[in-house]
Amino acid sequence: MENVFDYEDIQLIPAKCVVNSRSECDTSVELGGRTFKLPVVPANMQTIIDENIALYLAENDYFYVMHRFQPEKRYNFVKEMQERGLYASISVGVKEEEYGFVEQLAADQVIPEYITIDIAHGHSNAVIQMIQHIKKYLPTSFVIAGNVGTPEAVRELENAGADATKVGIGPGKVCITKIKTGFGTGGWQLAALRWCAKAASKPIIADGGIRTNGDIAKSVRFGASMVMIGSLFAGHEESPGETTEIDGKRVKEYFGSASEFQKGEKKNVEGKKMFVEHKGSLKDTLDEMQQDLQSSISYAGGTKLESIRNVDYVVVKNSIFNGDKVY
Ligand SMILES: NC(=O)C1=CN([C@@H]2O[C@H](COP(=O)(O)OP(=O)(O)OC[C@H]3O[C@@H](n4cnc5c(N)ncnc54)[C@H](OP(=O)(O)O)[C@@H]3O)[C@@H](O)[C@H]2O)C=CC1
Ligand SMILES: Nc1nc2c(ncn2[C@@H]2O[C@H](COP(=O)(O)O)[C@@H](O)[C@H]2O)c(=O)[nH]1
Repeated sequence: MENVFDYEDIQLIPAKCVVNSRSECDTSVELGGRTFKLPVVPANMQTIIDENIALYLAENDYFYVMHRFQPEKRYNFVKEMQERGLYASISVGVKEEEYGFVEQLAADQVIPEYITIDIAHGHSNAVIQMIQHIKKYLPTSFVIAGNVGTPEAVRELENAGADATKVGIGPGKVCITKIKTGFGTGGWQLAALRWCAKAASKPIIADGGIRTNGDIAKSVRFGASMVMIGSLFAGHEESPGETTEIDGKRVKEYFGSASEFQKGEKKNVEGKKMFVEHKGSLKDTLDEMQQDLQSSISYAGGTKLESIRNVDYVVVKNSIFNGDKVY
């Protein structure tokens, strides 16, 4: 792989502005036949999303993916979202019982609009078989499959029937896959996204490694239709994680889906737990993301998200922050 880089190594190059106000820039994106306000989705992790946040996001035209760590709640979750006239977006794994769950949804005609197959190493027969199973029983559900980190994987999952693929093995803030296994896209996630996007014929969701709002625009530039984010969404008033105080500061827990805290045992642990500063309301963060992305579109010289896809860029190896922090 030539040209390896990550988010912090890239700066996008401005083009002539065509708007009089950033508010004229449209950040909306289409995925699976619906239009969402932002190309951003909170990670399907237990300290990032719960039923209340899913409801808020769906009601306000944001994309969401409910996590799969309370499997017994998923059936009613789908029904309740749809009874409110909202779309349902859930996650599944690949273990035996998940096959039965998909069949039960089909038998009862409780059909989620979106299903994400959420496992660590998505380039596998297990995922291919699950894609085919969902497409057989729930052909109208939009299937997102992952996670992967190579063009071969994207092609294979698309060929198996996936409607979108999710790219990112190990770039996450609470991920320790890269350290424990030596594998992944950690440290070159943006280059991996570009590599995968070149092979993709369907939407790609960039997953993990987003540390600033500018990284959302960079993801779009390098081929993402949607960006999945954990750490920037952790620590909100509404976030499900436990709130505590460390050194007089209010903090909230954020743990990996493959951490000991999630699994309840120390087996195949590839995630850790951290505490993030309490951040206030989720709405404020979403509004700020939208404003920053509108600004990105204006710097791209357009009025729509797609204008970011064509901008030039430079590689400025490890230098853009110069020791600066956002706050
Ligand atoms: N994006 C990322 O970089 C990563 C994300 N995660 C997240 O952690 C959660 C748990 O993931 P996961 O452990 O896959 O889910 P599960 O614990 O549900 O495992 C899914 C199945 O895949 C098997 N499996 C898991 N990893 C591998 C592997 N490397 N090779 C072969 N088989 C494997 C498991 O068996 P067995 O356990 O017996 O091997 C199990 O049968 C998910 O939410 C996932 O997204 C985890 C790691 C990396
Ligand atoms: N290797 C692991 N990756 C994990 C784990 N739990 C979640 N994740 C991935 O991280 C992203 C979020 O990344 P962030 O940089 O925005 O915080 C999430 O969507 C998963 O793909 C884990 O335990 N191990």
